[in-house]
Amino acid sequence: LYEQPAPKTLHLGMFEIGKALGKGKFGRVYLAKERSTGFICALKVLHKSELQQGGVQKQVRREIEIQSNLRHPNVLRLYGHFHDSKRIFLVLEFAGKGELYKHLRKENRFPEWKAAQYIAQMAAALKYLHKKHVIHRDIKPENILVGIHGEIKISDFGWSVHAPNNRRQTMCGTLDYLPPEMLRSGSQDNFYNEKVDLWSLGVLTYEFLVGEAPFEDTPVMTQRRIARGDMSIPSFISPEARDLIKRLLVLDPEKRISLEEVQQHPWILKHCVKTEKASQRS
Ligand SMILES: CC(=O)N[C@H]1CCN(c2c(Cl)cnc3[nH]c(-c4cn(C)nc4C)nc23)C1
Repeated sequence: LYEQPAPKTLHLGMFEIGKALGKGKFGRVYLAKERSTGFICALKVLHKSELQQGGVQKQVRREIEIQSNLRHPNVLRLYGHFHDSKRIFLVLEFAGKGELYKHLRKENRFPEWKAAQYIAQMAAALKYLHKKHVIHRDIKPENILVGIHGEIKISDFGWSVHAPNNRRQTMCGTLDYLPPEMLRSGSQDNFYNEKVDLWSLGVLTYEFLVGEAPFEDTPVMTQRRIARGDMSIPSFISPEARDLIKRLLVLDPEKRISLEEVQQHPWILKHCVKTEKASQRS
């Protein structure tokens, strides 16, 4: 009996633009309110001219196509997009507690219970992405946001692709999170798969607990240390956390622990499963 609400065509006039939240490589992000509903969101503004210069139009199209179809509590929602003559606008979920890397830099490093909860949420999000054959390929603190309830949300799908993939791209930004198989240049058959995100999850776990990335060095040395898996884990890291890091930072992609095994790992279970009493109470 009730008319389905017509899918509204989005346009800039629908939004009241608030403060600038920050800037990505190719655009700025503003707090915004949709006038008719009062809905708060983050409006990412990309300038077509800059995208052309950067040769990243394809990447943005892919980011929109991939992120629009994702629905998971630990993946930042892309509600819609629209454009005018000069700009492309992405209507994104607003993450109330901002960028995770700022919290990490401020706290220097996270206590093991907090790092374990974050890694458990990352594993759940990656499991969801991989089930849809999406590889993120750019997991790092800078691409993770924190929601109002402290939950984390993977954002910035600009580098994500559908698996398997041997797309060649010019990397920019940090090398710290690159897995060894993406460093090996040359033959076209260097296909890589979802396992690249598991390597990055290992680097992320290390950085959450230690406060710096495991292979951090000069660009040349970083690549060499990644290719050799040359890293050391400080003694203040618990044996369980050490075990998980070593099972993720494995040179051979096929020998890396699976996401299911990450979720069942003693270090995760120790910090993430409510005790029997607590669950009876809640
Ligand atoms: C690459 C990129 O877009 N990075 C950031 C900029 C802000 N942006 C946000 C996006 Cl895309 C979504 N939600 C956000 N919330 C915040 C934020 C909240 N506080 C309290 N402080 C900030 C900052 N920022 C965002 C993503």
